[in-house]
Amino acid sequence: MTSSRSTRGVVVVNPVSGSGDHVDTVVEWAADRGLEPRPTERSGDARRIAREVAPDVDLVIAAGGDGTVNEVANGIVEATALDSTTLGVLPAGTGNNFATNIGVGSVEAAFDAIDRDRRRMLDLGLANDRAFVNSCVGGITAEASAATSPDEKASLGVLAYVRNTFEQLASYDAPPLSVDIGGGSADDGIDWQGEALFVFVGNARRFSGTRTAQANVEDGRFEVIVIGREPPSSLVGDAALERLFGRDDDAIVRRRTPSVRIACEDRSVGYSLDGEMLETERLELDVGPTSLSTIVGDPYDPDPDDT
Ligand SMILES: Nc1ncnc2c1ncn2[C@@H]1O[C@H](COP(=O)(O)OP(=O)(O)OP(=O)(O)O)[C@@H](O)[C@H]1O
Repeated sequence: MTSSRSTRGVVVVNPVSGSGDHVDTVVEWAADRGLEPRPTERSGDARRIAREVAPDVDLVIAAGGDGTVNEVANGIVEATALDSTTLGVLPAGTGNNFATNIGVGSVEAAFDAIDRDRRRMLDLGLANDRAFVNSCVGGITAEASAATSPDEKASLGVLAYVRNTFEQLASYDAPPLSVDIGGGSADDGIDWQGEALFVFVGNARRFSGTRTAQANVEDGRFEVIVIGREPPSSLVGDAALERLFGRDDDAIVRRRTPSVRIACEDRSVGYSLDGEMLETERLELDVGPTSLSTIVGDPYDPDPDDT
């Protein structure tokens, strides 16, 4: 070892994520490896702890769900430690979307991945002044996510989000959005305007296609899908959805792009960044100039389109 820095790591443990029964296992595992466990006490702690420790450690591990991972990633960004600190993920939340997308589908898989130490430089999403790793979702899905209580999540898991999305569809007041995807005047750019039911911006997460939920998270581009208020009636059934996601339509656009600008002139719109809410009239989304070093699991495929 050349320096003590390369051997030190911190595990930020969210004790209330998921079913909350991971704490003892994670703390014991961390102690066995000389990693320092740091439990959070309230919302925002994971970000603060990561910001404080990132300049001094090689590895910060988020033990929790997508919200905890998002906080730790933001802490590393705020510490300006992207070039020296790696993110690890121990999936101990409800959805664990990001962890699944990087091939660590369980706590045991994460233990194994961290021991193997396979590091990849992953794209980091920036939304105004906040970072996200998995996705930014606007519209009805974001509001359904915000309306999902911890109790519902505990009893229903991800199904709680699905149920709340359907419950809100009829009464949803779709915001009038202007969405500039990839620079409207660029060759493949488009300036979409309309009442939007859903805006999906995937970084590690893919929203279309059934082959894989993992997007290419090393290509410097988001996958963006906007679905307007009045999707055509042909949008019934999975096959029709698949077909439509492959091309543009008045009500659906899909692009891969490093930049998106979303504006709503008359109100704030709620967006879910990795499950954490952001309310804003204007949202600027960019793939960050610096990647996030991340420990990935065995099943992680850098190019899922090439299989
Ligand atoms: N000690 C704490 N007490 C209360 N809330 C906390 C504490 N530590 C973190 N939090 C908050 O807990 C919330 C939920 O955490 P997280 O998103 O990691 O888990 P989850 O919702 O179960 O999983 P997922 O997002 O993967 O579905 C986050 O908003 C986080 O800020």
